[in-house]
Amino acid sequence: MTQQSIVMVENLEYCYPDGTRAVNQVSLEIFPGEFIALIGQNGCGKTTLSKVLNGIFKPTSGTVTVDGLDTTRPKVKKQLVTAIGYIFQNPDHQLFNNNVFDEIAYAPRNIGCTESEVRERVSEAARIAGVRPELFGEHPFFLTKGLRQRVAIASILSLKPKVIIVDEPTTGQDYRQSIEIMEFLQELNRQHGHTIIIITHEMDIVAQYAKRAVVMHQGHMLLDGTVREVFGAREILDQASLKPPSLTALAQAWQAYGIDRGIATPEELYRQWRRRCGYETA
Ligand SMILES: Nc1ncnc2c1ncn2[C@@H]1O[C@H](COP(=O)(O)OP(=O)(O)OP(=O)(O)O)[C@@H](O)[C@H]1O
Repeated sequence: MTQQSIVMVENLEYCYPDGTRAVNQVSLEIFPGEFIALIGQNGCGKTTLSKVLNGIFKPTSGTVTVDGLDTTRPKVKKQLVTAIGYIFQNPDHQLFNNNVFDEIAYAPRNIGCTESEVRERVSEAARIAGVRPELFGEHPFFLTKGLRQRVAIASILSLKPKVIIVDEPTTGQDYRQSIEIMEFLQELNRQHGHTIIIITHEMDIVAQYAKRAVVMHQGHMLLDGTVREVFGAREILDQASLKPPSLTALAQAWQAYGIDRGIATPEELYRQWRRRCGYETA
């Protein structure tokens, strides 16, 4: 039996009012439970594409279906917010309530949940996102950036969207915070079954966490494949002005020794060297 996609994009085109064609002839199918990275140079159309997926922008032409909902149809907005959520790069673009509880409760109230359901959703979303109940009365702007990001995530999780788009999850974070947020997204993906789409410039993050990568260039989709396939496609990465992670570049330098050019993680490289040296057979 073939699996039903959760996001289906067909011949999508998006033009801004000034005529800039930011997304051009993009077709894409995403399946439940995937962890995908949208990658490409600044201005290649990643954010625009994700805003169209999320229904913030309507396609100029083509179609976008999310969890069976045609995003171009009027009156789907309420259902769409429970199908797909968008977490902004800067949490401060998302937070506007006077306390953490109201922030996380805002969206469930907006879709008409009863107050007891709102409380339930807030406590569950806060627990998953690591926002302690002691913070519920605090003003979001007095929290650290890491905590504000968690509140922003909780305010999306309270809608229980099947697909979550996270714009630049690690930008402006130090190494420890980046790992923390990525591990958290991985947990949402693996333990809670959310389909995750990240937009990122950090190829090491893609190598470590994503399973599939979509390369964009000047509004077009240049390549869609497993992270290994994408990192192995040096010419396409060059065209998109992307550099593979240093580990992949190292593996490519060792291609003459039988090392695969798409290596994305230290574990894969270690296994290939062991095989190459005859310690492993399969
Ligand atoms: N409001 C707007 N009006 C007109 N053009 C816009 C607008 N927003 C973005 N663009 C243009 O659309 C194109 C795609 O921009 P977009 O922000 O989607 O790219 P991106 O890949 O997300 O870039 P970044 O990595 O810098 O966030 C760019 O040429 C950009 O200048």
